Amino acid sequence: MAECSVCAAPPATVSFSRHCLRHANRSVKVAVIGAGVSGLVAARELQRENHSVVVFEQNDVVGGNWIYDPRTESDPLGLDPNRETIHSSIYVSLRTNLPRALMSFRDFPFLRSRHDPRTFPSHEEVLRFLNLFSDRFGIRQLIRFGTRVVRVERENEEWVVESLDRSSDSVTREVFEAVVVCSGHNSIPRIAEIEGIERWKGFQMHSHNYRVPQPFRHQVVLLIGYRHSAFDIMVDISPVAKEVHVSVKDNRLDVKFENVKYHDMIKCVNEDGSISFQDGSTIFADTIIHCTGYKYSFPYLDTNGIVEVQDHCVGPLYKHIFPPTLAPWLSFIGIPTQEPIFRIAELQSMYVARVLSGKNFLPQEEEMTESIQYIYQEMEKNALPKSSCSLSLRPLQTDYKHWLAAQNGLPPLEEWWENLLIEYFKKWIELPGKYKDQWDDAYWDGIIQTTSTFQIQI
Ligand SMILES: Cc1cc2nc3c(=O)[nH]c(=O)nc-3n(C[C@H](O)[C@H](O)[C@H](O)COP(=O)(O)OP(=O)(O)OC[C@H]3O[C@@H](n4cnc5c(N)ncnc54)[C@H](O)[C@@H]3O)c2cc1C
Repeated sequence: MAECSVCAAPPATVSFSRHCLRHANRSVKVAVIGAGVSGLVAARELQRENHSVVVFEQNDVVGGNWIYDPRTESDPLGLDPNRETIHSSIYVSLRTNLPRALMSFRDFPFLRSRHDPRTFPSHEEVLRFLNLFSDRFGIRQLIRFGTRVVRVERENEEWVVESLDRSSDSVTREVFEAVVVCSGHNSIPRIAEIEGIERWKGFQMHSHNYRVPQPFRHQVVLLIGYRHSAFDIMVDISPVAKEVHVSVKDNRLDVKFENVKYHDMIKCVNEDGSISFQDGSTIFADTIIHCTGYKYSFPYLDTNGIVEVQDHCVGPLYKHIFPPTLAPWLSFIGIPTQEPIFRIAELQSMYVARVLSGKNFLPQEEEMTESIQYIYQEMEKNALPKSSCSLSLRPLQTDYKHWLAAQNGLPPLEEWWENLLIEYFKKWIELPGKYKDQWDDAYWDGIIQTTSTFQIQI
């Protein structure tokens, strides 16, 4: 690859049009993979910066994880590599776990609608909102629906993207200067390791394949995990199941249901098929549901080993976005799992769009690498393993959001936004399951309306 044709900048910073970012013609040909929250907001920001954008989406509609799919996979645990995968992991009863104001975009609020005005609305309401967003900013016309990306590979300093048109079964090869990965990470089940599980004769599944409670009528069900999905499923099935047992890491729960019992972590499955827990209790169960989260997976992406997935860590990524060696031509949006992703994906997308158009400059590769090392060190100081680097932005979450806002020429995130997030975490810990219906709507709506120009009411 040659130097920049204008200023002789080193090849690593030069696109295939032979311009470095400083002298680029400012419009880059970009492939965005996925039309969920991340892909939609990436497309909007890239378009706003006048890039030439193609969004590849395997589904026929926008919304990603928020498109409810009643089908389940042929392997309910999601381990069979040959199964036909289903992208969405949502169930009929799902309501958002975040207040809707935290699922808004900066200039496109998630307003209470007449369909579902609740602070924690149903999944249908989120999908409706994403459709409104797509229409408002003309994003649909950028999307190739029914088109699955099957390979992304670097060849001669450009990206070759191979995509499968699902209706004609034909594969197309195209070249792009930049690729933005927005394919989500809530689809590939992560399973609990259980000693003696090979003796288990009952039914096992992952929450990815949970849709409705009826199949669990009169059953004894064991749920592993206790984050949002496990809690929701427990509430959903306890009215129909005979008993529900929940195995949790930290048994801090005092939410009482007549037929629900909490246990410590599983010790093993015994010879007689019973299941023992570390607290000494033992049960017989009909079904185990693993509510144990998801794996990062980018099966189509070949970076020659530059980007790797290790447990809960996708890296190395500068600011959770750019792999230093391939920056800015490869980027990832929406990677941190446990963060309010709408606003973060929006700020990340603006940053990527501005870097590609030459408005923002990335530091040198070494400096990006040092910045990544600094995050790992801060995590270690806070007893957070490097292998969880993509789970959350802790301990630098506030700095990160402010830094991103500043890169985009924006003021720091509003005070109400930060306070609402803190309140949500507090309530989720104090009142899991109940917090959605014990939320002080009037108080928080009042704070938002009086301290900002942001709207939440219809
Ligand atoms: C049960 C559950 C509850 C949740 N509740 C909340 C909540 O209350 N609030 C919240 O903010 N977040 C919640 N989340 C997180 C949720 O995933 C995010 O809100 C959001 O959907 C992430 O958007 P995304 O675009 O990154 O990924 P996705 O929504 O997963 O979208 C990825 C898109 O990429 C497409 N795609 C994937 N691979 C390919 C390919 N090879 N070629 C073409 N297209 C491809 C998919 O079809 C999909 O449309 C929840 C997640 C789960 C599982």
